[in-house]
Amino acid sequence: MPFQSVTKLADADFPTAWGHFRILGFEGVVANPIPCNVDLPAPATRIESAVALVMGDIHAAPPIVRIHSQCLTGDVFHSLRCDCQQQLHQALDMIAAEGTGILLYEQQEGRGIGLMAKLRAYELQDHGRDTIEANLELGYAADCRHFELPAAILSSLGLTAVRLITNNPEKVEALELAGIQVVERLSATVPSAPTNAQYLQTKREKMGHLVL
Ligand SMILES: Nc1nc2c(ncn2[C@@H]2O[C@H](COP(=O)(O)OP(=O)(O)OP(=O)(O)O)[C@@H](O)[C@H]2O)c(=O)[nH]1
Ligand SMILES: [Zn+2]
Repeated sequence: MPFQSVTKLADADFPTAWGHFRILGFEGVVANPIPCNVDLPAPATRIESAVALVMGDIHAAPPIVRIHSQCLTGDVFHSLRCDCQQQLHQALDMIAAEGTGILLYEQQEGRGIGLMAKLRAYELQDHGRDTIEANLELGYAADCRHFELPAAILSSLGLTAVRLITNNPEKVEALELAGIQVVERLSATVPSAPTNAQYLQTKREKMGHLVL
C-alpha cells in the first residue's frame, strides 16, 4: 500500500525501566487504502502513526528490531488472552541486554481492526469462534495489518539490514520487499498458558506463524 509521505514528527529523550532510549514519533499518509471491512466505506486517505524507541548505536551492526502491533488489553492490562505483553517485555529485555536496538510500536490495534472490533471479536471467541473466524464473522479480513510504515521508518533511520524479533513470516517478507535485509530472525515465542493456548494454536496452524 503506497505511502504519500512518512514524516518524523518528534525526537525526544526517553528514560525507561529498561534503560535509556530516544522516542521518535512518525506519521504516514496512505493514499487509497484497501478497505478492511466489507461493510465499511474506504476513506480516500488514512493516516497511520508509529513510535520508535531507539537505544544505542544502531548503525554499528544490524540492530535487533521488534515491530510490535498495539494491544491495549495485553500491553497495558497484562491480559492473559494473548502473548503480546510478554513479547513486548521480552523484546525490550533483549534490546537492553545488547545495549542497542529498536522497538517500533505501531498503532494497528487488534491486527488492524481497532479496539472496539477486537472486543467484539473477543465476545464471539467466548462463544466458540477462533480469532480468524471471529474477524470474518464481523466482516473483517483475518489480519488487516500491513508493515509498510515500520519498513519506511527503518529506511528513514538509514538501516538496510536488521535482526528481527518475530514469529510472523509476513513481517520478514514486508521488510525484505522494502529493501531491508533480515539477516537473522529471532524467536518471539513466550511460554503459553491455558488462557492463550487456543490463540497460539490458531496462529501456528491457521496463520503460519512460527510459534514453537
Ligand atoms: N482481531 C484480533 N486481534 C487480536 C486478537 N488477539 C490479539 N490481537 C492483536 O494481534 C496483534 C498481535 O499480533 P499477533 O498475531 O499476536 O502477532 P504478530 O505481531 O503478527 O507476530 P509476532 O511478531 O510473532 O508477535 C495485536 O495488534 C493484538 O491487539 C484477537 O483475538 N483478535
Ligand atoms: Zn495481545
